[in-house]
Amino acid sequence: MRATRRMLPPGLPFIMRRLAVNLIPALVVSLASRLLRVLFDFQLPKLAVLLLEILSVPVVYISRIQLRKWRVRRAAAQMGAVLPPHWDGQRFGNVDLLNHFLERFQNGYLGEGFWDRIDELGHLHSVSLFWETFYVTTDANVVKTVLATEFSDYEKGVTHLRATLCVFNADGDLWKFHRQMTRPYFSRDRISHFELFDRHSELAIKKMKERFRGGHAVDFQDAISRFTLDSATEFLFGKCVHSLDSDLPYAYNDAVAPGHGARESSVAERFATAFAGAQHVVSIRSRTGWVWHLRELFKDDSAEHMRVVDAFLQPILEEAIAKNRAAKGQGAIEAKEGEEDEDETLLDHLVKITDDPVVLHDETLNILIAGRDTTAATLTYAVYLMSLYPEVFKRLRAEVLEKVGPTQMPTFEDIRGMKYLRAVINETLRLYPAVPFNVRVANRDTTLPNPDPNGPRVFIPERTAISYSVFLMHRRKDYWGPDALEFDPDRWLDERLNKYFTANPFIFVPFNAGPRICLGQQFAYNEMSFFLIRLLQNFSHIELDLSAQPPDARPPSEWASAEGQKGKEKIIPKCHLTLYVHGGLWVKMVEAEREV
Ligand code: HEM
Repeated sequence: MRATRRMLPPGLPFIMRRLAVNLIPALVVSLASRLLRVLFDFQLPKLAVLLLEILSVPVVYISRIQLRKWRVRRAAAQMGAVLPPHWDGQRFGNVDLLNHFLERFQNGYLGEGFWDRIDELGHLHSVSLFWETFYVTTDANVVKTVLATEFSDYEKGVTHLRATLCVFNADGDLWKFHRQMTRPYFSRDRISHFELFDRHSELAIKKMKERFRGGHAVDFQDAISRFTLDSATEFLFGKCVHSLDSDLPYAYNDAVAPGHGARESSVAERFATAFAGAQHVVSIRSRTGWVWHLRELFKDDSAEHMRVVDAFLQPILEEAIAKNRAAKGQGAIEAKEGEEDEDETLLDHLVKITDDPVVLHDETLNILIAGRDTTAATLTYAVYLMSLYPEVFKRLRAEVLEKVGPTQMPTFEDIRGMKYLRAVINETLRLYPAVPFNVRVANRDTTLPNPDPNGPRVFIPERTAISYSVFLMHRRKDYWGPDALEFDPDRWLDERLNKYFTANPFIFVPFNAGPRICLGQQFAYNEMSFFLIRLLQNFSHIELDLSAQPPDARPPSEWASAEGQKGKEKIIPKCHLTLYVHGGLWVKMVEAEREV
């Protein structure tokens, strides 16, 4: 069984298609000159034909662009709408903007690049790269329209992303099929998840303690990513990759580090690296418009990463299918279908519905991508923020000890009653949403609300991508008040909650909204709450070890003068599809004294 898709590098067919289309004018010129000769015995000089052939390509190309512009202006006028303000560059094809976006993506603060001219051009404007226009927004009303109220007019639609990573980008019937297949599994809380979280969090905390006892710093991001990988693989497949069994890495400056660095990486580590690599490739693609095809003309940058990911997935899927077939053969499956099986994994649930290897591959990978790095990122940033704000750590720890106690295993009811814990998680998701940037594509000519409530609606042509930034929306002062850039969990508990969030819920969409809202939201809150409770039961103090931070992973000094969280950064926030800390989050923690 193989869930293999394309063999050709993704850039090649795309460029060949474009070439074929763009060479049509030259072919027409050549044909016309022949016809003139055959029908009218009129012979154009060869040099003139050649010149016409060459010139016809850019002339037709430019004419098509102008024609599209004219068509867009006319369609907008017919709908009584306007076009948004436009950001134009200085160079051919706006190559200067492309370079600026890529440079900011590599070296800038999150959100810099694409979003640099929001103050000037407004919260909905357009940019063109090589004559392809896309819209950029940080307006909650626009986001609400795209994700919820006019959901059917937009798709994820980014076929070049789909080329890599299964159906996370599926649309239409394929998306509906996958969602319907998976949703029942998330419909209720399963007790077994808590047992699973408990086993893996215990091991993660034990590993960290061993390191702290030796006086070493721990990369919390790495440790928590192992926790979420082990939890997710067990939850999905019933088979844990045991990434927590391998040694945690040492800091670059740790005396133990050199020998340690020489060890061979485990299957789980290779899987995790490949998984991150594939997502990085996709994020570069999404930032370079159609131009990424040129970069991948002869090589699919994601292929090697996906080979490693697939090598991990295939045997698990094969085994599950075989097990299901054997059970069916024995007539056991019918008896099980209607029953609520508390221990059933997601894969057990899926193989009852289909044994198509491609569908199973896509669905499980989809959920692994959706669920693993998002929760790891949120927990990493929660710990980062608690290190920066010890008073928050102290208050949360007091709630943990009061509501759960120093050693007891947390329950649903405990978590439900912990208001400050929920406030800390929400405030983390506000300032550092795990999916900070996202995109949709209009599937027909339509209009968007104007960010100016008195302005006319804004036209968006069919096939135009609209990038929206949850990250920047979550930091808007006009949405969250003058202290929007500050970390303050109390905003979820005091009068600010009704004033800002309850009055306009679309200003906070870390899990998206509308029909495609995150399926794992409740699972994620449970998992993150559970881990944080266990962490705070075990440690009474957390601090960053900035000396362990790799030198190239320290924030540039000019950030220090910035307002709010940017000015306080001790790490560099980065994102591919999901957020992470560049170079890891190196921390030290003090063990809590246990009352026996
Ligand atoms: C803090 C944790 C999480 C955050 C911030 C988060 C955020 C998101 C976001 C923003 C999307 C929408 C993506 C898009 O359509 O463009 C999404 C979709 C999704 N998430 Fe989550 N997620 C989290 C955890 C999880 C977990 C733990 C699971 C599963 C175990 C999960 C399963 C899914 C699935 C299946 C989808 C696709 C839904 C669809 O397309 O219909 N998520 N998530």
